[in-house]
Amino acid sequence: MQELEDRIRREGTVKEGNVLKVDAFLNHQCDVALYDAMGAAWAGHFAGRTITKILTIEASGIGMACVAARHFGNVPVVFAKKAQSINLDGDQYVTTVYSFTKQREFPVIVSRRYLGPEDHVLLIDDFLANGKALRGLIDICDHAGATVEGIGIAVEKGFQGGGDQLRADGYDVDSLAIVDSMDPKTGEITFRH
Ligand SMILES: O=P(O)(O)OC[C@H]1O[C@H](OP(=O)(O)OP(=O)(O)O)[C@H](O)[C@@H]1O
Ligand SMILES: O=c1[nH]c(=O)c2nc[nH]c2[nH]1
Repeated sequence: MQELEDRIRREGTVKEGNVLKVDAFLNHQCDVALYDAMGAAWAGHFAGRTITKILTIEASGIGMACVAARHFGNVPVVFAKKAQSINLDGDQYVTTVYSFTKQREFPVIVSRRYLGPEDHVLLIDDFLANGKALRGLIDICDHAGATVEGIGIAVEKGFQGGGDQLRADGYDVDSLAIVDSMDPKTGEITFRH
């Protein structure tokens, strides 16, 4: 998606440790017009698929998943929680995910009330790096007996391999920008096309 690549080039910064900082528009300050264009792009890619629910993971996926849902007939958006809370009651699907930016493991929790075998799920997230977050969401869908129809990602860091492993496993991964390389010294970013 040209618009997203342009924003990454203009406003993104490359940090040591394979970190691309795009928090000016994607995952801290949120450009909702860009989110809307991203939702339209995913809707184009997944046109013809039956999607009954969008599943994402807190925190950064939530905003873009909600805007994307407007392009999928306003299906409900469920976000996996990364901590137990008194607000979470009843039976839950639980798995564990290693967080790329927080560098520790988190429980990932979805109430059984909001995901079941009747669901056809689109997974949405802001970043795909090693694929840990998505593997956790897929694990939860498997436990629920739900069907994963596809995966919509804003920024995939292709050089970290998580996306290609998911594609090799048969998942339809639509990443709107795939970074093939990035250099923290020069700031140079190359995209896969
Ligand atoms: O493919 P992976 O290696 O799993 O990396 C991608 C995940 O990392 C980030 O989440 P993070 O836990 O860092 O926190 P955030 O959503 O709260 O920013 C991002 O939002 C993805 O969910
Ligand atoms: O802002 C972010 N930048 C990244 O490079 C990244 N990788 C996973 N999750 C990420 N979030």
